[in-house]
Amino acid sequence: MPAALPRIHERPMPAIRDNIVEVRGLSKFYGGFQALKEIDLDFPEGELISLLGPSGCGKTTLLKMIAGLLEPSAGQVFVKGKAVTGPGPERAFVFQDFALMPWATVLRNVAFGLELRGTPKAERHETARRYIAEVGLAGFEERYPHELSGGMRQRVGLARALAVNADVLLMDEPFSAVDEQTRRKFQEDLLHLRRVQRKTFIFVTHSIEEAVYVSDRIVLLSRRPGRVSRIIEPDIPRDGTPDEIRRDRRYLDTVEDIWDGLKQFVD
Ligand SMILES: Nc1ncnc2c1ncn2[C@@H]1O[C@H](COP(=O)(O)OP(=O)(O)OP(=O)(O)O)[C@@H](O)[C@H]1O
Repeated sequence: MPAALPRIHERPMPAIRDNIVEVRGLSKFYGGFQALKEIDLDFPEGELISLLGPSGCGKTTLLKMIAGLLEPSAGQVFVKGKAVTGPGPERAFVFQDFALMPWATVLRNVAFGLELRGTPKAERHETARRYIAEVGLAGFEERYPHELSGGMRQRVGLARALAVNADVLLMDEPFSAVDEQTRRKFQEDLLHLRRVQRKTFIFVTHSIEEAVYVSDRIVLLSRRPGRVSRIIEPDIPRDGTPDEIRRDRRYLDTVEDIWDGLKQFVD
């Protein structure tokens, strides 16, 4: 009998993905109060990862420590293998209120990160215009923040983060300040950007539905001190229309499953 052929080609090899951010043994105390306890997490490059958990479990604290805006009490964050000691050009933080400069035009706001880096004006404006168009705001370059809707301001904040060409975008509840319609549109934009730009997105949300809809993986944190309770990789279809996806059994089951897990933290 002929020897059996090696079976190594029968299954596709798993993609080898590098972790762009690694969190090791991270704890945070505010005075005597422990907000986070011994967090270990991997964030693979090019994925969209959401941080979900009960109010006050330390989601923003974790995001800020990854951003280098807040110092851990113990443990470390590594970005591309290097220990984080502060903010760096490979990470961009999109604040909840988008932190736009009210006296500056959309163009200047989007180009601001590049201005801080000393990029020449013509070059930074060209880059800013490209990202303004990418987030659907072409034609609004000379407007001021007060002339824009909440959803549009949100896009300016995102364009600014994209313009500095950071590999990792850290977003603190990017969808919280807008109506449901704008929120859904923005979720589509985010999925599009992830496909086109291959950035890594780490974002905080309060919405289970939103997390399941946009994420490659969801980190569920437990109540204080926040610890990693579960990591979920939603197995939902990505090729249907948004409505079809939201009606899909796997989507609904994943939402239900996470809600079951979170219920224990609700008083
Ligand atoms: N600067 C600070 N000083 C003292 N305590 C703080 C500080 N920042 C946050 N905390 C506390 O640490 C805990 C975690 O806060 P954090 O904002 O990270 O939680 P969160 O999960 O993002 O909350 P939420 O979902 O309500 O936005 C909370 O109990 C909060 O009150």
